[in-house]
Amino acid sequence: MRVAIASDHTAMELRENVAELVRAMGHEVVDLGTNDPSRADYPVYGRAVGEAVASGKVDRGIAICGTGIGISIAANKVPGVRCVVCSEPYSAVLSRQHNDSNVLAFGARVVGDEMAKMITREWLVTEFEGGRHQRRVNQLNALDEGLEIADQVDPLA
Ligand SMILES: O=C[C@H](O)[C@H](O)[C@H](O)COP(=O)(O)O
Repeated sequence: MRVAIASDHTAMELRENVAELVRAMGHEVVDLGTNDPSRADYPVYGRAVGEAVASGKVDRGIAICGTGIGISIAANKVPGVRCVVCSEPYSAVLSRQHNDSNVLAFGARVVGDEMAKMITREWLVTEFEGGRHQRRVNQLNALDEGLEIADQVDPLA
């Protein structure tokens, strides 16, 4: 897979360590910065990762800021992006299986190096389960398009 990775100034070292892991897993890494260790605005980098994924230029994205929160909010503003903030691997795995997450975010001030790498590893190897989850992802996509959605669960099924 091609994996875009970006961070603000809080996570430059962690970003490189995570990128190294992603490469070691056999994926191509597209590094979108920042390269400014003083100050960088996370919305710029969240949007960059989101757009790379939504445009199909990369398959997945990884976005890191101090908490993972700001950069994930920015990524999720790009239609088609399902970005999740994870501080442990369980949520990362379930976000793939149930939500088909396409961008992973975490906080450099929240998780350590090893936890970040474990989260990333599990997230990259876990497949989307489809089935009933596909219907819900379709609803998320409809929300991106400003469409109405309703509960489609058949009580007799
Ligand atoms: O959600 C936002 C991120 O955690 C930022 O990394 C954080 O706000 C940056 O803070 P500062 O400019 O104080 O380093």
